[in-house]
Amino acid sequence: MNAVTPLIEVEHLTMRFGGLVAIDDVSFSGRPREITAIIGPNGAGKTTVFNCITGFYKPTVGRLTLRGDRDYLLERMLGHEIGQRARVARTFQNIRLFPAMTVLENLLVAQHNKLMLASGYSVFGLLGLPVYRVAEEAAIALARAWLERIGLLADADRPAGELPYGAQRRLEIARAMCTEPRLLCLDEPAAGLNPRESAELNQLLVSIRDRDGIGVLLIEHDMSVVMNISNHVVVLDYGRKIAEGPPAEVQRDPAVIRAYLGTDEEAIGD
Ligand SMILES: Nc1ncnc2c1ncn2[C@@H]1O[C@H](COP(=O)(O)OP(=O)(O)OP(=O)(O)O)[C@@H](O)[C@H]1O
Repeated sequence: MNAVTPLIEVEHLTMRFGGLVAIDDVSFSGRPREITAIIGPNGAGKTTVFNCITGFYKPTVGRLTLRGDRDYLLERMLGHEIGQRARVARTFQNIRLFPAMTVLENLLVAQHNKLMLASGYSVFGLLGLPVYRVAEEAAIALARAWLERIGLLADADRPAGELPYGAQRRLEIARAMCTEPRLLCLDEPAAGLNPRESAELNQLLVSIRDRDGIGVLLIEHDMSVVMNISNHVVVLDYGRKIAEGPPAEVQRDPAVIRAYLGTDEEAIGD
């Protein structure tokens, strides 16, 4: 890697659960406007890395620096501060939309903090003052712009739970983007998608990188996604980093091939 300042820097991250070392002295960085994939066999520690970055777990050891308007030391911050101040957004392996709310409402809930601020924590909102109405209109405009981008504008008023699975996955990513993050962390966004949906996901992630200029950290088992769209790949195995580099290089790395052998060698093919 050359001298571009990283967006997220993970240094000597270690996470222990009792006697189990889930992450063992892992360091890597993700650059701005790039997609950095974290791959590895089941149980390698990928989700644990995300849980440390987003404040779900407090690392046993290590420094996690997010560079924005200033440096945010994530390991010292609470989960809600990491979302609101450092502006790190994430999605989860399992879909976590509000299924009974409409598609549009799901994107408005994501902007709750911004709206609460504009509402003066309800006073301006209750009085219907312009400052709140302007913020509300901007939130709706942002939500509608995202629905258009993910091809769901016509479904704005449908309950989110009625959408096909692939559309729900895209809506989750749009919801995370409505928080206007600096770093977007996606945990297996392609899980359960058919090849057409997976190709649509690739397009969406590339546009988030290239058009919105957002840095993405991506955990993914689907190698067609990883190899096609990532700029940099970090490989974990049993909590350790065993390789990192451009996708084509990592794919040929003997240590990576060994880690995947016994599961399915094809898993790292293209
Ligand atoms: N809260 C926890 N308590 C105890 N052990 C945990 C906890 N969270 C994760 N682990 C363990 O840490 C290890 C790494 O798990 P992790 O979920 O990070 O792997 P992963 O690479 O994301 O796996 P997968 O691809 O299956 O999602 C596993 O052995 C897991 O059982």
